[in-house]
Amino acid sequence: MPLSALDPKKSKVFLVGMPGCGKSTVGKVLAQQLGYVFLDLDTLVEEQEGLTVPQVFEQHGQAYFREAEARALRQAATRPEQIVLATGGGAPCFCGNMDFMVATGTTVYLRLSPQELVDRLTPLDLQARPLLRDKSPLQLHQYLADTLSQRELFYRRASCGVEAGRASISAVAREIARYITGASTQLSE
Ligand SMILES: Nc1ncnc2c1ncn2[C@@H]1O[C@H](COP(=O)(O)OP(=O)(O)O)[C@@H](O)[C@H]1O
Ligand SMILES: O=C(O)C1=C[C@@H](OP(=O)(O)O)[C@@H](O)[C@H](O)C1
Ligand SMILES: [Mg+2]
Repeated sequence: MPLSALDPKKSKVFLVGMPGCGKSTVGKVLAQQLGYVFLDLDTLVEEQEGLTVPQVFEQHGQAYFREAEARALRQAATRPEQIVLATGGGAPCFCGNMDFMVATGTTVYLRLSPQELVDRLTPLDLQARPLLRDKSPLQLHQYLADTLSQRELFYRRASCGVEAGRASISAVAREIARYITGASTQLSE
């Protein structure tokens, strides 16, 4: 029996969390493990707008990006397939997106501390993220700590959370897959 027949909300999995927590990387592996289609919200925005994420920020500004992101999210959720969707770090905090995801599917929060994020993000990772680039390590830590304290209110509304700072990519994906398939009822608190 397909999972969606057991619980339709398990057929739409939304990964949320700070930039660098592993939503895109873990999401791809998780989708393979579950046999779901993988979607990355940043990629969907890029396809929709015909621009890269940094270009959308540069040419149109953040407010425009947030509207484009909300449109792409709702569009993706209409797809009939079972999906794992990696959101962008800010997506849950704008345009009622967290309400929408909680109502539509299963939301999973990948938790990392600001220091774990700083240690993990490579120069290439930083360059691809307009809100993180051009910051010194100290400024980056401060920005991530401030932003996490504003965003956590949204992230904590997720159906479940997983500690994603020390486990490998495949181990994080496996833990989430066990929750989605019902093999475990709760993830790490
Ligand atoms: N569990 C993990 N262990 C080690 N490195 C990871 C893990 N998850 C992600 N990464 C690395 O962290 C960086 C950010 O991952 P990414 O999936 O792009 O994050 P997000 O989409 O949440 O911003 C990438 O360099 C990725 O390879
Ligand atoms: O934190 C944010 O506001 C953003 C995170 C990015 O996605 P990742 O979380 O995949 O880095 C991307 O959507 C954009 O650069 C804005
Ligand atoms: Mg990503």
